[in-house]
Amino acid sequence: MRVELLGVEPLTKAAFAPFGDVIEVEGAERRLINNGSTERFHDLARVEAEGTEARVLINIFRGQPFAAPIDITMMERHPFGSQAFIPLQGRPFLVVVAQDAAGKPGPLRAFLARSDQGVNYWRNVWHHPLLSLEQASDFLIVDRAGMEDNLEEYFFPDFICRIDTITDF
Ligand SMILES: NC(=O)N[C@@H](O)C(=O)O
Ligand code: NI
Repeated sequence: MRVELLGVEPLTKAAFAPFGDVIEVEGAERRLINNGSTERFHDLARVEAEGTEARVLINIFRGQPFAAPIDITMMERHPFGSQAFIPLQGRPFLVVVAQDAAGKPGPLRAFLARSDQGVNYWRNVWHHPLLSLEQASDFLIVDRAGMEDNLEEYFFPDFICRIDTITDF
């Protein structure tokens, strides 16, 4: 089995732009509401919910922690909806994504999401299932429900991508 090393980049809107939204206060449009008592950071992510009887779903995922070295052996995507992950306990997490290459994941990219960042994968964007770090962590998930099966998985046939180190940028 071939092992390809995968480096980890800091999560920024610009770097993540081909894959979805970075949910963070930094750089957001800020509106003062509620008679000035509340700041609204406006329109942070594009939520997509397509298909029959489609609706937006909110879940909480409690992810068990991963520690380096982390072997990425598969990727998945959701053809009918976006999927957002917002950390509820202020811990960083790993995000692994890829653009599509003729129906399979292209080259992988890994990002370290800070504790004050969430991500929203757009519909049909290849990503790895939740990769919590340090300890079991809860995430608010904004997902899609509907009649169609919304999960497509791809298991690498003859290689793995290994994340050897997760540096804190
Ligand atoms: N299967 C499921 O609901 N979770 C994955 O989609 C994931 O991205 O973690
Ligand atoms: Ni997913």
